[in-house]
Amino acid sequence: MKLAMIGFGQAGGKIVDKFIEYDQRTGSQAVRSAVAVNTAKADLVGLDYVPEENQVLIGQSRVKGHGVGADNELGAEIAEEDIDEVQGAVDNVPIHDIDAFLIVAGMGGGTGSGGAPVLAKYLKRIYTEPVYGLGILPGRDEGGIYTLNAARSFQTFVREVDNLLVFDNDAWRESGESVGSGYDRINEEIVRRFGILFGAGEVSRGDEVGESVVDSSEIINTLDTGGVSTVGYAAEEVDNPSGGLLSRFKSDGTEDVDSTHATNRITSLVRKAALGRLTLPCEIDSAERSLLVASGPPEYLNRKGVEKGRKWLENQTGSMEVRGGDYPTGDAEQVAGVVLLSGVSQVPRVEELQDVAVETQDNIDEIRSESQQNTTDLIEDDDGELDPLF
Ligand SMILES: Nc1nc2c(ncn2[C@@H]2O[C@H](COP(=O)(O)OP(=O)(O)OP(=O)(O)O)[C@@H](O)[C@H]2O)c(=O)[nH]1
Repeated sequence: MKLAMIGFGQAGGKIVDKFIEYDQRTGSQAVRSAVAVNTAKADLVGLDYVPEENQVLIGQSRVKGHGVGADNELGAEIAEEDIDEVQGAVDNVPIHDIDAFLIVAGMGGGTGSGGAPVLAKYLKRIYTEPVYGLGILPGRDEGGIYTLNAARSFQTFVREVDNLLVFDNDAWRESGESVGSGYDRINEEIVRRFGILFGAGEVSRGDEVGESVVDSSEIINTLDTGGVSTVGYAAEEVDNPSGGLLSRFKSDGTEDVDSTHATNRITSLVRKAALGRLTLPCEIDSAERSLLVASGPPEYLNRKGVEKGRKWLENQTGSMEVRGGDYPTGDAEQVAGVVLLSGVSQVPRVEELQDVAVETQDNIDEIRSESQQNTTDLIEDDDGELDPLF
């Protein structure tokens, strides 16, 4: 699937940068164009792969290149005001050559949280290609204001995009990890999952062709539910099979993959992907549509495995709209299963996020009015005998 990726804010820019690196490393050709938008100059300078002419610094007259300090209302205002500057970079995107836009943003901060929904609304008005979002939820330990930002951005972003793919930082943090190295690891996890998903269907000439290759239209149809999506992933090294005979030697001495084993491996990877840790944990039977992708060296992929995986997913989700196929990757050393669950509705994490956000908002309002009163009490003398100078 050919994408124009736009990273909004620091997290968005870093993740898009990582997608480009993944594309170059794996030969996947999903990222046709990449743009990074930010209110903080330093965040743009830190990018290694997004071309400089596609890096856009907005809000210079308001925040002088220093970011919006987690004020997402200001982030949204600046995005509205400077949308023409963003359009200038989007003008470099070869629109005829892309299947969709993907806007990536951390939802807990200010720039991406406020700006990404504004950009989604704008792109949908101008272009006919679908506009998807990849929204990153903050960790629970980041505090109330980040949760409030994320909850408000989530509501708006879902409404403005054709589908919001969600990654929850909280489900992926590990104790004892520094913030920096934590994000590096988490960003790898993000890119691996979505890289396989979006890389599927981009088999170029000369690549190995699988038995039932996923086409980008199948990804688009799956995401056509709108709403919120989550992704599961599981992988296994092919040269170190867990149990059973992976391959047998043919009479000419070359190896031949045991097809029963390959089938079982794919179905078991699909199960592990769907029942393991999702990018946004949810009840999988609340998904409206789903898609599974089996990726790996073509000799380890087969139609039967994908079919069995699809049947299993139909049972688990209670939905007949389960698409599936393979994504052959010539030199990979792993077979992987990726499951996209689209239009999910039972997501306890989002409900919890909203509850904490409402609590935070009430608390902020209460403290603000209390402290206004306290400041007045402090400044004025008890009996109002003193007059200010002017
Ligand atoms: N997965 C991941 N999440 C990140 C990363 N950096 C920040 N985040 C998350 O994204 C949220 C928003 O942070 P930023 O992207 O830094 O904020 P911003 O959009 O640049 O906005 P301001 O800094 O307020 O101007 C944070 O609360 C974190 O949850 C990253 O590299 N990877």
